[in-house]
Amino acid sequence: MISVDPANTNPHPARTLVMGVVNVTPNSFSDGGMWADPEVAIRHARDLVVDGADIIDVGGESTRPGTERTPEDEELRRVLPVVKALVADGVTVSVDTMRVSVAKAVIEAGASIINDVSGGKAEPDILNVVAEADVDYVLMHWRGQSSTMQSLVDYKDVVTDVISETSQQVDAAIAAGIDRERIIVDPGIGFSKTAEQNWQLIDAVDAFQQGFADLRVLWGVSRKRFLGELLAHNGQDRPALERDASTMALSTYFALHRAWCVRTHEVRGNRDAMDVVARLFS
Ligand SMILES: Nc1nc2ncc(COP(=O)(O)O)nc2c(=O)[nH]1
Repeated sequence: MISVDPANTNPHPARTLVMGVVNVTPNSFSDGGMWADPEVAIRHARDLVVDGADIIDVGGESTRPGTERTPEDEELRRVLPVVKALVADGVTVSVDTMRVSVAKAVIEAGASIINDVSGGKAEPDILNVVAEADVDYVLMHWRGQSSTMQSLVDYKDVVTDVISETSQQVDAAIAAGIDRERIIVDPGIGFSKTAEQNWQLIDAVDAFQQGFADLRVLWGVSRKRFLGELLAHNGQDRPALERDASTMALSTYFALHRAWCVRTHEVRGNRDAMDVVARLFS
């Protein structure tokens, strides 16, 4: 039974925003290689904006579990032309990076948000870079790099522990000088969490958002493996590119629970589904 906790009074817009994902990578888990060419990535990003994306999240390094790191010069080569073109279009650009050098360059190029899946743990100096710039900072719950993260799933209580650990990351960001209102928190679905733990966190959406009642919360579930496992058939997980309907279902759930924003590869269907739910519950 879906119930919306009336105590969930997060200061979020009545209309949950959509962050469209553009991975300029050859190996991201669901769309790896589709947008690896910067010109193709720019065209795709523009299509997502037409489809209703409020923000475009540009990524140059796959965070897929088990993936080797991308060299930072390569990451920058991938994202910079896309960031510049979208900033010139007037698009609100987020860049998915955990690196100081990339963050500096894309902020210089006009990015409005640094989306750091490591929440400042990979390269802590990134907190100082963000603090000195006038950008927002997505601080995601994270326990380790792709190569190790799936072995870091020991929690006493995943909801309590993720809230507590993320709070510690928020405290570090504030200590580095980032204004609280520029911080966006994200529970890091699929990062150092089992499928069951992902579902527990999603089920506790109100508790998580109340744990950060004055902060914006971003949810990223799009096409992730725990959805493929739920929709498995004959022992085969649903393929990543066939998980958009299940992603939309969760986007409407987050919209119902007044999330600030959802991060998704497919935009139009998610936007439509969220708008229908918002109308029903407006
Ligand atoms: N803030 C945030 N950033 C992320 N970046 C990458 C991925 C996983 O890879 P993808 O780019 O293919 O979705 N997931 C997240 C997420 O859940 N939250």
